[in-house]
Amino acid sequence: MKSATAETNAPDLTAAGLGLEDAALLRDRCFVGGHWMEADDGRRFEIRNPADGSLVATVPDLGRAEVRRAIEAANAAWPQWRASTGKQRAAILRKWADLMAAHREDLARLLTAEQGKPLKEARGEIDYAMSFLEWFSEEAKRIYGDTIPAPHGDQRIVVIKQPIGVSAAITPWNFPSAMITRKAGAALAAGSPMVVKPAEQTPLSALALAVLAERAGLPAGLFSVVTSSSPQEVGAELTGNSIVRKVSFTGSTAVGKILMRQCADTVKRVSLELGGNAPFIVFDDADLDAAVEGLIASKFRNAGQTCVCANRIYVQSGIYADFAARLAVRVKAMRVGAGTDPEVDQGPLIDEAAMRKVETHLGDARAKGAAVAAGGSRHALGGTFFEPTVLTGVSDDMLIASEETFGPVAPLFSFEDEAEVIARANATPFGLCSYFYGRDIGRVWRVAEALESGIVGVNTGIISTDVAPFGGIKESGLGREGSKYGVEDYLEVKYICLAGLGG
Ligand SMILES: NC(=O)c1ccc[n+]([C@@H]2O[C@H](COP(=O)([O-])OP(=O)(O)OC[C@H]3O[C@@H](n4cnc5c(N)ncnc54)[C@H](O)[C@@H]3O)[C@@H](O)[C@H]2O)c1
Ligand SMILES: O=C[C@H](O)CS(=O)(=O)O
Repeated sequence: MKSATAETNAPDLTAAGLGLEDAALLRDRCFVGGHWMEADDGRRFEIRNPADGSLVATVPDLGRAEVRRAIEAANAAWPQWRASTGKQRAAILRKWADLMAAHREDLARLLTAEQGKPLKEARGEIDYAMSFLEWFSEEAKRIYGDTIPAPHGDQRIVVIKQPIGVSAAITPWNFPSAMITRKAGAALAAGSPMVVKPAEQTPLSALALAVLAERAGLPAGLFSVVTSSSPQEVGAELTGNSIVRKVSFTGSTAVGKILMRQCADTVKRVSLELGGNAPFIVFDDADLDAAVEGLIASKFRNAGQTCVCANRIYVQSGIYADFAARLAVRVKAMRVGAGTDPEVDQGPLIDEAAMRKVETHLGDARAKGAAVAAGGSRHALGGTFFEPTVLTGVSDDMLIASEETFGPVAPLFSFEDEAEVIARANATPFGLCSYFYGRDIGRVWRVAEALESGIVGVNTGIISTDVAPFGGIKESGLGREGSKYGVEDYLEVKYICLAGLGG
């Protein structure tokens, strides 16, 4: 949280104002080709704290020319990195991870200042972000090929994997650190440089990652961060420049479709981590207290602003009233406030537009018969604080059933049986994550296999980990991040036929 200096009452735009131990982590320059730079025309844009609207920092407002230089610097640095060994890449990624761990508190404070999430969640994100660098430092040493029995005696066939080349990442505001390392760790492990465009709301976490990458000894040009208030302009360069061979995007489905189209002209590889509409199903044999806690963890994490938040909660009719009552008690006890307050469970939403979307969903649901069991209004704190909310009597014709709310609202739907709830859960163009609570082992397998999503959480509300493949199906995306699968998105497969060997 920014503090105004006593004598001038101006915001304290310094690391001290944020309580940082290492002032160098608060950067107000972009990192391009290993240099910290301003925009060519000197333009800058503001970063404001969602908790109170205070000015946190200003950063350069780059355009296509600067982004083009970042791409060209990446291409110039690529040959040396491509020639490095997995072990050499591993050492630098490991060092980067260790530096993140050493600066965890500062990175968390920066993240909370620009994104708003409670510090305890921000610390968790830094750990999560660091885990991807740690994971891919290990994967860098295990990029294996194949040998294939040749069809002719004088031949030998081998398959090798080579880095795809200059890659671009466009990342969202809700996880401003982890969504970057989840991509950059995989790209660099594979031997591919990366140019990152963070969300205009939250560039400071990305710039702090660049500080630590530089300290870790990552050669200049391999990791650049370009900040801009004009994502369309920067995106046009990243998707249109033929040097860029791969674009990885995390954000809304609508923007993902735009970027996918823009990449078609130069046939770029595309990875898309897009929107969700996660069903959260509670069967009548579930541990209800565990299901309540799992729902709280999933629904209200980051004030409901995650792509894998429970968005539709289906409760079997025989336990509906009991579950709703237990949930309402827990939600009413949640504390809302600025993320720097250690007692807070839920911070602010990112902006006024997010507040309006929540209110639109609530107004539509209540007009169609839903009732408020907890919350239901803007918080008394004002600004972009919203009461954690539970709705009952929710029906499939409501906007909240078909659209991602991206806010702290838990709509409870009732259902009768397994076949019905599977059909309703799958009745969406999205397919990122699903959750359900139940203890019958036969039903657990049947439901886990029947749900149309890339990720299924069984008796848990939190599925986020570096070791497992993260990604969606249908209009929730393409490709997988993290896990042993994540590095494949940054590799090309080459088949070599050695002939004329005699024998
Ligand atoms: N699947 C995932 O892993 C995941 C993770 C986080 C967020 N999301 C989704 O993202 C959405 C919310 O995040 P958001 O509001 O930041 O999404 P967004 O799509 O508005 O923005 C994401 C990024 O894209 C950039 N962008 C926006 N329009 C662009 C354009 N025309 N060209 C190039 N870049 C452009 C933004 O500047 C930002 O960096 C939700 O739908 C959420 O589900 C998905
Ligand atoms: O919001 C999207 C993130 O990918 C969620 S998670 O932290 O990876 O689970």
